[in-house]
Amino acid sequence: MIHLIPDLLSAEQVTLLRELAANKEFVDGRATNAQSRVKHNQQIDQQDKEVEAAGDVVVRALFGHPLVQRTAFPRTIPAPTIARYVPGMHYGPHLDEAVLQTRPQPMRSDMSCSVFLNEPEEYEGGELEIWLGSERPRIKGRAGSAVIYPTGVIHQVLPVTAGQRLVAVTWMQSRIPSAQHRHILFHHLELMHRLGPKCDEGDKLLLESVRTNLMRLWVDP
Ligand SMILES: O=C(O)CCC(=O)C(=O)O
Ligand SMILES: [Fe+2]
Repeated sequence: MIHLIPDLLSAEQVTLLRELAANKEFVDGRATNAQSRVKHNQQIDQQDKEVEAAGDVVVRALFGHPLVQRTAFPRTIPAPTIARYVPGMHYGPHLDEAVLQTRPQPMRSDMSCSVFLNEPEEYEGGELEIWLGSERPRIKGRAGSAVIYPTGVIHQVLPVTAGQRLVAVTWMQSRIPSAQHRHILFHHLELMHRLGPKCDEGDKLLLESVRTNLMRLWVDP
């Protein structure tokens, strides 16, 4: 499932991240993917303390967002990489690593996340294209919105032909490792919300019992 989160960051938070990006030096994106033959973008050095603090804003927003909680069940979200694509840059079709070498311990990547830091009108091209069987939706979100999608799928960022594309990119390890299980829990919770007002106490207890016990079966706490 692909989820768009329209209101992840406030306008103030977007401004903070954009100002930071305007004042920091960007390096070749291959700094963290030396082997990649398809990564043609730039990113800010992640060791910088100010970048770390700004990244924390994104991480906290993701952990705190109800839609992220209901769809991704995040357990670990590392500091994002702030990436920039200027004309001519792109990130060709690829798969993200299964295991990310985060500290203090490595993490499994279950969901990928791109947070858009500028408006779609500010650049041409640069759509995030996600390959789902015969369909390849192209996503270009508003500033402050995010897209989360299963890490296991091939995806690419199409060439930027004008302007600049600025994003914060990160991953999530989920407390529910299976994408199918996450999907079922997401729909079950939606059902609970929809039926809630119409249910008597006995029905509510049964719905809760199903959710709690599916969690018990599937959770990796
Ligand atoms: O820029 C994006 O939206 C995604 C970049 C990407 O695919 C990656 O960093 O692995
Ligand atoms: Fe990627």
